[in-house]
Amino acid sequence: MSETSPQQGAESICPPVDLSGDAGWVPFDAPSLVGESLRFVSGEPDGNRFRVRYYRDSEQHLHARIWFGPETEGPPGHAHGGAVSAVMDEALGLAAWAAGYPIVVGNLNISFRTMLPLQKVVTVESRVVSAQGRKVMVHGRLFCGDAVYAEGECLCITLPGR
Ligand SMILES: CCCCCCCCCCCCCC(=O)SCCNC(=O)CCNC(=O)[C@H](O)C(C)(C)COP(=O)(O)OP(=O)(O)OC[C@H]1O[C@@H](n2cnc3c(N)ncnc32)[C@H](O)[C@@H]1OP(=O)(O)O
Repeated sequence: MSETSPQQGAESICPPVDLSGDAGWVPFDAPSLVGESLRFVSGEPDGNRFRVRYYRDSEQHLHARIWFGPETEGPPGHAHGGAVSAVMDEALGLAAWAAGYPIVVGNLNISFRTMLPLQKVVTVESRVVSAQGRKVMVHGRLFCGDAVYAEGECLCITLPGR
């Protein structure tokens, strides 16, 4: 008969990471705007999946500082494309909300430019580039220094009555 140690299978939690913003960025409280529903990406701020903090700059553009933990793995040692897409979906959709548009994402086009190593802190920057009728277009990129890991174009559709 095999014995199971209480430690077996237990995940060790990765050490804290620095998600502080750039000079002039102000922390952005997403739940106070959209509620507590964004748990898929933002729900475990000390866990081993994503760790995220949102900021706005002096021009009110939304930025996310994000750590991709070991549980986002796709290709060995690198982030899963779905993990990158989930982050872009949340960050670019939230950028539209932060700009005053109550939306859901209708279409999201991601280009994966370079494989993203795990346990790296990266930034998503975003811009609302147009708003016509119910269509709000947001562009963004996920990068660290000169390395661009992904670029996204996000068509958001405003929700009637909100
Ligand atoms: C309810 C939740 C609230 C709280 C949210 C919390 C925070 C969220 C924070 C964000 C982070 C999380 C983000 C997430 O994860 S959001 C979650 C993922 N997204 C969804 O689940 C959205 C599912 N889709 C829908 O609900 C509907 O299809 C929507 C609402 C998008 C449109 O259906 P609706 O019946 O209302 O509108 P319409 O069909 O008359 O279209 C209107 C116009 O839009 C154009 N169009 C539409 N779709 C597309 C498309 N794919 N490509 C190109 N164009 C498109 C269409 O041609 C038309 O244009 P025009 O003919 O007028 O020129």
